[in-house]
Amino acid sequence: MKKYAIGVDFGTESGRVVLVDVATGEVAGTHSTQYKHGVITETLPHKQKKLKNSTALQHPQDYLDVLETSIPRVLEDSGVSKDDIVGIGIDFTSCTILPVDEQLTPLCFQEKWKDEPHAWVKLWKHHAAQPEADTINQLASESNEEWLKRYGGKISSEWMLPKILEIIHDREELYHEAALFLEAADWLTSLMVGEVKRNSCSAGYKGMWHKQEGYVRKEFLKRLHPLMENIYETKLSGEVVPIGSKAGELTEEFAAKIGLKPKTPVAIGIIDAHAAVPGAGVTAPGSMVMVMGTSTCHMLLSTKEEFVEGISGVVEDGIIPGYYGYEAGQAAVGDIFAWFVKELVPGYVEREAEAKNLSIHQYLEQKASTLPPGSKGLLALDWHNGNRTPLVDANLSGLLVGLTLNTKPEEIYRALIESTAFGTRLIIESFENAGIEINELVACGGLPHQNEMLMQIYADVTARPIKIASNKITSAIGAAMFGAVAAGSKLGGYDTIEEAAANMAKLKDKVFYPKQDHVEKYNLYYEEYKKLVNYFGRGTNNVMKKIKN
Ligand SMILES: Nc1ncnc2c1ncn2[C@@H]1O[C@H](COP(=O)(O)OP(=O)(O)O)[C@@H](O)[C@H]1O
Ligand SMILES: O=C(CO)[C@H](O)[C@H](O)COP(=O)(O)O
Repeated sequence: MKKYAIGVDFGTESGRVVLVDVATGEVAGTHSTQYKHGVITETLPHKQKKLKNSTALQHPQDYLDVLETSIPRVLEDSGVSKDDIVGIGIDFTSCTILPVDEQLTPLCFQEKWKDEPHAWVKLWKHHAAQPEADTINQLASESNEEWLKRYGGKISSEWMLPKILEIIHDREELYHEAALFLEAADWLTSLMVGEVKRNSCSAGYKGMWHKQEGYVRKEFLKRLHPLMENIYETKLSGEVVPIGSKAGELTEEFAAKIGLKPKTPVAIGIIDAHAAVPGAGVTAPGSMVMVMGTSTCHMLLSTKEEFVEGISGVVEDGIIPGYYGYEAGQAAVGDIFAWFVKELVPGYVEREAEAKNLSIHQYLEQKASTLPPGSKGLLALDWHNGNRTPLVDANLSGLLVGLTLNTKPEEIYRALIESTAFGTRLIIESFENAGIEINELVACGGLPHQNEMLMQIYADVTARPIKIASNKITSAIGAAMFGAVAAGSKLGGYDTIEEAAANMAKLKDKVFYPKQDHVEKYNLYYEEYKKLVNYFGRGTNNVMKKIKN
């Protein structure tokens, strides 16, 4: 009898449920539920009061709706019985947090708090806590906090401590009222199993937890705000459970709501990009996973904890148990190509693409593939949304050099793609400079399925082969693998994530191998790219920001 695991991927606009055959990794069904309230940026659902700038909230009911709608639908559509589901795992965008009461009910569900924005879920892209992040970074660098190095020298306004400090500053009463602040992944897992469990991935990358050293020291927290001193024993209390563990079993009540059997094993949650690593079949050092879409996350495993310039973080047990998991990133990739296509492509190109029944991307790819490496002397800096790794500077802007009166749109399109590949090579070099080896690349996300030229350019620029995940739902598949591991082999799952990935991950047959003559040409261009990086992005030269401001 076939056995299945369920993976649930909670994104920014919707949640997707995937049903995966445990033995083969075949996808037996998927179903997505759009969040009814989407991303709340202007006003709360019940109140017409303008929210403050850079606010991005969500409605927790939308997450429950995903589980209650899409799980029964996937079972019904596939004809798979709930008796054959061995386990369930969830992944979530992060850092996405909410305040709850003792019963784990979100404060925004209470009449008293429903009109208070801070009672709602703060989505990862809520950036209103930037002043708090600036304060934390300044104090941490002044007092030489060791932990800051694990986060590339700066923490983000998207993370747990800035978001909570913002609540203390804006609405202290709500801070006192909250029994706990939970990552949304942990809130759902805790509801499913009936007790509070925090996952080591979110705790480590976004909550400043370290397996050996614990959390940030109290003297530092007290300097941020006296109310923060004991925050980890109070509002952030709860066992931190390593990735790859079972969080517990579905309670009778929750199982009834989502149409599964009570006592179905539930995996501890994980962040979306991190779930994509085993989802793409990577469970050991040496292979870097690139989750490529609007932006790119670079994920890597190692046996060593090293301080790497500008990374988002390094966390022991953060991705695969037993390894240090590294996350780095480029703040814009697909978004740069989208900007070019939307804002700068002339009408004649649109008409030619339409006549050939191609999207503008496809048409430009077709034309640009015939160009030589280097796009006839064009060179770009991929900083249209700042630089995440290695410079950690959101204020930087993009650049294009080498234009002539003969420059064509497809040449610029190719140069922009090449610049993002150079950006990835710079990240690879940052890891190598810290003594961490990268032999091959595995790409997942939407982009690798949309543009073959882009993948070949990445192989040529990085001089490494690139494998591609077989579908775009790699994170959800990874979450399902963790569900299978929560079940264990006795219940028809697997005992380790390594075994689960070996059987359930699927890669495309086609591998992009570097072409030697292109590698050599790109080596020359890359040296010039680095000169631009050093000139405009490092040291005392501030010209890019001065012009921008
Ligand atoms: N053929 C293409 N070539 C290059 N980029 C593309 C192409 N088609 C879409 N894109 C870009 O891919 C991005 C979407 O990637 P996807 O992984 O689907 O989304 P997300 O990051 O939101 O999950 C957009 O920024 C879009 O500009
Ligand atoms: O911070 C992150 C990973 O650490 C992700 O960027 C965040 O979770 C949002 O991801 P997505 O745009 O794929 O939903």
